[in-house]
Order: sequence, then structure tokens, then C-alpha cells
Amino acid sequence: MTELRTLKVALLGCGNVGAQVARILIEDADTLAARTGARLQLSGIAVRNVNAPRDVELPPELFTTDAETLVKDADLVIELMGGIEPARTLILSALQNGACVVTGNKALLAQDGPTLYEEADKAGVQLSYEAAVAGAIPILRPIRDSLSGDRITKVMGIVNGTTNFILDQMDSTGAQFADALAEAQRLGYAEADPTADIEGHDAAAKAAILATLSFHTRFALENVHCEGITSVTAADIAAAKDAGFVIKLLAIAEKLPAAGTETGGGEGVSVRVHPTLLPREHPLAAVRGAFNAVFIEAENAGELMFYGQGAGGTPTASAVLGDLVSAARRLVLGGPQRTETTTGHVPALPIDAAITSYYIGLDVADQPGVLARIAKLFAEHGVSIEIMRQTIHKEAGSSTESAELRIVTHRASEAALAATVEAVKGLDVINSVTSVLRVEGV
Ligand SMILES: NC(=O)C1=CN([C@@H]2O[C@H](COP(=O)(O)OP(=O)(O)OC[C@H]3O[C@@H](n4cnc5c(N)ncnc54)[C@H](O)[C@@H]3O)[C@@H](O)[C@H]2O)C=CC1
Ligand SMILES: N[C@@H](CC=O)C(=O)O
Ligand code: NA
Repeated sequence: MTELRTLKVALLGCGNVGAQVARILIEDADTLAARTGARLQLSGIAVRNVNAPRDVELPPELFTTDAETLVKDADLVIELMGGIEPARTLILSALQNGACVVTGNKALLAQDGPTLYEEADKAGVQLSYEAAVAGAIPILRPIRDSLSGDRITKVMGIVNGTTNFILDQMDSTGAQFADALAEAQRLGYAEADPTADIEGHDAAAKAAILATLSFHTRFALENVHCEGITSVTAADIAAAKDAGFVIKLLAIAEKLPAAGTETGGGEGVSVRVHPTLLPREHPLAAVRGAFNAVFIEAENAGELMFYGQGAGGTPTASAVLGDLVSAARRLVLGGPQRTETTTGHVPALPIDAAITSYYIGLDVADQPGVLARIAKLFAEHGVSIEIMRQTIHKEAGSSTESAELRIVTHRASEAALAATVEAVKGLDVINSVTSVLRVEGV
């Protein structure tokens, strides 16, 4: 039997994901060698503190605080430290040294991806990042490879496990936001700084990556409209539930007409992350806990849906190992390195140009003619009402009655909706606008 070649693998970071990657590399060494055609030898693990306690028992001699030296001597580098620096410098150094790099660092890719891709191209090596979007779910490779002969028109999904976990806990058990977040952190779903999760930045970075691959055009973080879940209240969740909806943080990238925007005419891509109402029977409404799911609409393939564990050490390690084996196989067998293209030039649309349905909650005086006046304002702004429901509230011991109105619109532009809400607020019969939320799937 011929001796297999050995490829040295440097691992940077040994947290939730890194520790599981190290464990699998050691435990499954023979299987990985058989699949790769080379032995993947874990040559070292760079950490901040070699004596820190870890969930997984690993050979102590592998640990080092000298990431620079480790990278210099590697064929393949796995970056799972997170953050911008020193991850960025270490990845660039690895690529310049001719090593293939696997990373799950969506924050870095969304901020400075082009610099890294160009360096990988220059060096003729691979930079792979399946773990960066929707954890274990194979989503980037299907978009980049399987759908490369089609035209994607829309990508919509739940791509952040932490926020889906929090919203699901609040919806199903009435848990408090802070308790649900603490549990998501304990389970290894959240980022080192969970602000990135709850403010939507993590999902926005993933949306930029999904949009870039789907529309063959580079979209950066500043092209993504981003709203997190910190403003979603228990009352919003209860009202949504009562109206037959569930609230999910969705990342959406879709082709829309660019008419009336600064880009003028033609088509553009609206890339956005925001809390969204979905009918409870919608397939994305059934995505619970830290699971993720991504819907894709393509001209020829039609609708596709990808579902699985979007966060957590072991599931994410699966995506990292997949990229590692694939990169190592190419080192063994040869073959093309970069496969994605960014030859398209579709402009990013401002949020005003986004087109979706809306849910508007209004507290109004219960007087004759109120509904007609509100409906007239919507019509004047070109926003068509799909559902309008009224519930009367009578304060105990008081003769005053108010009504709660719940309106769901047909698809309209963000600009038209904003103007409608402003006009509605000006009516003397409106006590307050209790919520304005975007709706998909109606
Ligand atoms: N946890 C998850 O579910 C997922 C995480 N990711 C990404 O994977 C990466 C790692 O995530 P986690 O393992 O959850 O993070 P973590 O915070 O649990 O682990 C990061 C590790 O890197 C080490 N580290 C940080 N800076 C370092 C430095 N300057 N020198 C040496 N070591 C350093 C830390 O000590 C820690 O051991 C991040 O980019 C994250 O966004 C991607 C998908 C899912
Ligand atoms: N913090 C992220 C981890 C995976 O990308 C999440 O919660 O989804
Ligand atoms: Na993935």
C-alpha cells in the first residue's frame, strides 16, 4: 500500500467550534485520510491561554500562543478565532504562504472579503467559508456550484441561531429576552459579543455573503439594511400570535425593480435583515430553536429550501471539515481553486425601494366612519389593504371605548408605507400606532 502524503493543518482558536474541529480531526483521522487521499495532521492549535479549561480533552502539546509561526508551516489553515484582528492578518499571511484557508468568520468576510479573495486568487489557493452562513447547512456550495447555471431571484432565510432561539423561547414558553439569550450563550450559539446576534449584525454579514454569491456581485455590510430583535417586545409577540403570525428575524436578498431610486430604472437587489411576521403555517415559521432555514427562488429551479442546525460547535464543525476535505482533495488531485464569480453589476437598492407586505397595529377611537377614513388614506398612498380586523376595548367603569385595528397590506414599497403611516398618525381618531412590522409569505 502506498504511503499517503501528510498535509499539515493549523487550527486558530479553540472555542465552541474550534474544539469540536480538533476533536473530529483526531478521532476521525483515518476516515478523513481515506476520503482525502492525504493524512490531515493537526500540527497545532493557536489559543490565547494554553492552560484555559476546554470542553474537549486534547493533547496539551498541540497548544501554542504563537499563531504566526504555526501558520507559516501549514498546508491548510482553519481560522476559528472570530473577530477582525488578528484573524485578518493571519489569514492573509496563510494565503501569501500558499496555504488554503477555511474560516467561519462572516464578520471578517463581510467587512473585508474582497481583500482576502484577491489574495487567495493571487496565491492560487482556496479560501472556503461554508460554516460562515447557516452553520452546518450546505448553502454556499449549492448556491455557488449547483445553481451556477441558473438565475437566483430571491434568497430569504433564518440565518442566526441565537435570535431564532430567543424569539422561539419567547413565543413558545413566554421566556424573558435576557434569560433566553443567556441560554443561547451557554449552548454555544452566540457570538463572543452577543450584540452582533441580537442587533442583527451577524445576520447582516451572512446576508451580504448570500447576496454576493447569489447575484454574482459584491455586496458589503453597508449595502445591508439591518434591524435586530432588541425592539421586539413580548407584546409584539403576543399580538403576532393572536393574529396568526410568528416573528422571525429574516435575512432577505431579492431582485426588485430599481425604478424611482437613485440607481434609476432596471433592476437592483434589496438586501435586508429585520424582524418579520410570517403566517404560522409558513415553512419558515416551523423553524424552531437554533435551527436555520434558507429559501431560494431561482428562475429555472423554482423554489428550494435548505434546513438544519445553524449554530453550535459540533454542527458548525461539520461544515468546517467539509471545506477542509474539499480543499485538501484539490491539493492532492489538483483542480480549480476559486469557483465563485463576481462578474455581475446589480446595484444594491436602498431600504425605501424594498417591496413587502406590512402589519400595522393601531389604537383608534371607536367612532363611526373611522375605518373608512383610514382605508381612504391607505388607498391615497397606493397601499392596498388585504386584511383589516377590529377589536373593541371597553374600559371597566368607563363609557369610553377604543378599538384595536390590525391591518395587513398587500405588497407595497417601504417609501409608500412610511408615508401612509405618517398620514395615519395625523388623523384625530388615532390614539397610537402600536406596531409596524414587515410581513412575508402572505
Ligand atoms: N458558535 C457557532 O455556532 C458558530 C460560530 N461561527 C464562527 O466561528 C468562529 C468561532 O466561533 P466560536 O467557536 O463560537 O467562538 P469562541 O469565542 O467560542 O472561540 C474563539 C476562540 O478563539 C480564541 N481566540 C480569540 N482571539 C484569539 C487570539 N488573538 N489568539 C489566539 N486565540 C484567540 C479564543 O480564546 C477562543 O478559544 C467565529 O468567527 C464565529 O462567528 C460560525 C458559525 C457558527
Ligand atoms: N452566533 C451565530 C453562530 C452561527 O453563525 C448564530 O447564532 O447563528
Ligand atoms: Na453553512
